[in-house]
Amino acid sequence: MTTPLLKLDGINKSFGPVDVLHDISLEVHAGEVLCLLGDNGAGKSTLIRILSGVHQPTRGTMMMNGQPVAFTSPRVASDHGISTVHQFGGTFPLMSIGRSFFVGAEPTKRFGPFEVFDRKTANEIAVREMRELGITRIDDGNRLVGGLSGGERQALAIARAVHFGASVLILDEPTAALGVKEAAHVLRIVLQARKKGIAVIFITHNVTHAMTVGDHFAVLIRGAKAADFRKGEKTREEITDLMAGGEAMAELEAEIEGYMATHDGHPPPVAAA
Ligand SMILES: Nc1ncnc2c1ncn2[C@@H]1O[C@H](COP(=O)(O)OP(=O)(O)OP(=O)(O)O)[C@@H](O)[C@H]1O
Repeated sequence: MTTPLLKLDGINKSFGPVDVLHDISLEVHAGEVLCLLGDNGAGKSTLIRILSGVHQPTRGTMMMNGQPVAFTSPRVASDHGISTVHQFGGTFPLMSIGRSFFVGAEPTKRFGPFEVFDRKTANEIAVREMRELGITRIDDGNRLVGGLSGGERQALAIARAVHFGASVLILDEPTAALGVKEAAHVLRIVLQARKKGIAVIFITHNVTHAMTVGDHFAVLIRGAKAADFRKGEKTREEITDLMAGGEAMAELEAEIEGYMATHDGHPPPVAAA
């Protein structure tokens, strides 16, 4: 087996007295999609923040390509090729596609004695990189980001990460706010990124979306890793059961059974259930 591109070993995170993550060990290889599944409050955002250098773990180690790393700031994580794309793409609605693609790293050209933003080059590169990921409807980098669909915004943010050399792409609920077609588009882009050899960490609640693109899955429940398995090792029902929905239903069933056992087999009145 090759060395994982990114490996977490026994990561714990506490905020004061509150323990949020417990002994999380995970690994992701280049050209692989790791799906991180978990219900609200499972600890996904906290883990993303640790991976992207916003928070430091309380305990545990991280390695990249077999070497220990400490992401002491978002800048350090980014210098290691970690790139995080948030649900709405994190782009700026009033900026053009080209400008938003290069924000903070604008290409320039000389205009007399001045260095000015090279809009034409920025637009060309942005449109080309989106096309590379299969977004062919956009041919004008002057268009405002605010006019793009949710899926196109995700595509723009992913294309940007790929262009600037991401080796680990963290996608935080990229399909959560999208319709079926748009989500399918984004899932296709995830597979394109994987094909380019990027290690993708795909965070989602959606088991169907995870199963469409995932090679490897981890389920977080209340800050702990409840399961870790590879594609084909579990059915959709088993995964759904593992997630909080299944857990909540099991708790409810146990409660109802407990009530019936002590009430002559009668189910609880609605308010007690
Ligand atoms: N700074 C903090 N201080 C104390 N508790 C925190 C802090 N940040 C997160 N938590 C707690 O840690 C738990 C996990 O939160 P987190 O936001 O990581 O979950 P999540 O899986 O991303 O949920 P969601 O899908 O709702 O965003 C929650 O119970 C939350 O209240």
